[in-house]
Amino acid sequence: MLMNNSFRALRYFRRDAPRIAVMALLLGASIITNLLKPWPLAIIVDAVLGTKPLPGWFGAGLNAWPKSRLLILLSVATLILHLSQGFLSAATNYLSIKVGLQGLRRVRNEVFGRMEKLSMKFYHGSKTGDLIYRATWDTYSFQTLFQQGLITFFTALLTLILMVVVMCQINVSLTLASLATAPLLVISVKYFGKKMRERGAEAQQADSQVTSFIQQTIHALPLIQSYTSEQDEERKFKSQTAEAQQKRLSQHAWELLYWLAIAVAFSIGTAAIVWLGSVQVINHKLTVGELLVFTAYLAQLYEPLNQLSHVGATVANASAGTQRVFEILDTKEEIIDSPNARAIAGSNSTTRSTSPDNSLQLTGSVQFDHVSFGYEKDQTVLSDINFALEAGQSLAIIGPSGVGKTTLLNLLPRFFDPIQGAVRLDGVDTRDLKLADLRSHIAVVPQEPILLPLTIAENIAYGKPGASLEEIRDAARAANADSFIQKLAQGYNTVVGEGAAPLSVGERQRLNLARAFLKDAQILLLDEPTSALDAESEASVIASVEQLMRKRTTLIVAHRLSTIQRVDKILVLQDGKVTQIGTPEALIAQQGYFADSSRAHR
Ligand SMILES: Nc1ncnc2c1ncn2[C@@H]1O[C@H](COP(=O)(O)OP(=O)(O)OP(=O)(O)O)[C@@H](O)[C@H]1O
Repeated sequence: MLMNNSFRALRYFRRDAPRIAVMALLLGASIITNLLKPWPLAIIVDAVLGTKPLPGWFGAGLNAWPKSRLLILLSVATLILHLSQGFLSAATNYLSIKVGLQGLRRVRNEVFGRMEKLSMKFYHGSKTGDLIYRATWDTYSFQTLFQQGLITFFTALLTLILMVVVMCQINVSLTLASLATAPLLVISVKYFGKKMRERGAEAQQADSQVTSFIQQTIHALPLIQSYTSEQDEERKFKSQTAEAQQKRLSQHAWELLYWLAIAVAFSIGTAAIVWLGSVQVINHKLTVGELLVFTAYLAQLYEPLNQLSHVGATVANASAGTQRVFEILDTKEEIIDSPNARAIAGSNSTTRSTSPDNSLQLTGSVQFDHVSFGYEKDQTVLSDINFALEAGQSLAIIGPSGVGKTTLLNLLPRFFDPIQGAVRLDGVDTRDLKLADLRSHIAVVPQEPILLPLTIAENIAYGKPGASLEEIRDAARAANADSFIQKLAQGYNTVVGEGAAPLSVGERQRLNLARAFLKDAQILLLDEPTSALDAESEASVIASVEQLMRKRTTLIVAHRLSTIQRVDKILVLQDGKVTQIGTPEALIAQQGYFADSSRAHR
């Protein structure tokens, strides 16, 4: 599983293969220059300051050079090696970060695209905070896997191998002595690394609780202030920050112990090499310059060893993150086009379609044919719903709170599909129509008004991009919104949303209505569209709604009977079933929910 996830995650970097190849070349060059770095000093010590001949590969001619000239040459070599290693390492890091970020961008885009397509059912079962975390933070594991997993692993491995090869060339026994402390290092990295990770996870959890607490408090501030419970909340918050502090401190303490353990292993190693190496120098088995190279390598040997011991844990952690992202990417889209889905004439897809002959000329009649539905397997919300509406007719759905009125509306644009039965448009099962076409012929005014962080004009024109300002204003006038929009300093250019223009629920509701008016779809779904409006605004909006309803098939959920005086039919939903259906006049004459609630409202 771990490896599968890792390999699958690395596929997001395949498109950068040419850049990765360049990076590999630069990386190789960087490692080699790094290995060469201590050599000029070693030669200076042995052949310039000391009396040893220059190494054979220098050529006989250079042995005749005055020492001062050799010193300049070797100093320049030191400069070039240090500079080129610095530049090569910077270039490699830049490329590695760039490719890492490209992968991160790709996976984030894919996650967003998938999240947009998943059904409302999925979101009901998932916590929004968790999904946001997965889309923004867990996606970083892809970058981690590439940079700290793949690249670090190969860099460390290659550095280690080359270093050991060069060290063996100089002195095998001293090389073995240098590596003797490696197990100590690996054990301490494993032990302390585990502790660090555990404490790190606890600290992260505590921090995320602090964040949630702040978020919840801001949300519940009106409640907290009205009950004057600020002190209580502050006390709870202080205990949470204290816990977060304690957890972070514990993580840092383990981190310090970890570095201490590495320092101990390094000190033992260095002391052993200084002693053993010096003995070898005294016995003429090693030159002073070579001993210097050894100690320089030893200081660097721990870095790749350290990285290699970490790589497993890094990959495991990142792989857990990618797993959480793949869970979103692998969630099956429940609502999709059937293979032979029919287009609807006049939709965007039909204009693009090559064979529009099969397309449906929608008039707008709606049939619910023995429809049953539940969000969970063993729970039925709607049971055997049966009714038909002719094109242009209007239907009001009434019933107690939580009975399933919104659910019934949501079946038409296929936010969900029925478990049994079928929802039909002009006699065609909605599952056999192209989803985009179906939705483009339906305008929805949801119960909770939804506005995006765009201007008011853009919000109204969301269903009809490119609409003229005059069209937008007409729609706003019909929704009784024009007058309040005009009063805003920026008018139709006012940006709404968090931190922007504060709008009342009633004003938001009117903007949602204006959006539906402008979309001018054949089927109109209104879910308590005027619940937050005062009597005067409601009367004027209802007049517009009624005008709009005249030409369109409309399903309207309403609590207030004033909203539904002029509908063609009323459907009463009780316990998930249709208990009454008929004209308002017929229902008022019958005993039942409608007559009872009409009396109660009078
Ligand atoms: N996405 C969902 N996932 C799971 N259950 C849901 C979902 N949406 C609604 N429900 C449940 O289905 C039932 C019907 O809800 P629905 O919103 O359709 O009722 P309603 O009649 O419109 O209520 P109200 O009049 O209060 O708006 C309720 O018990 C609700 O908790």
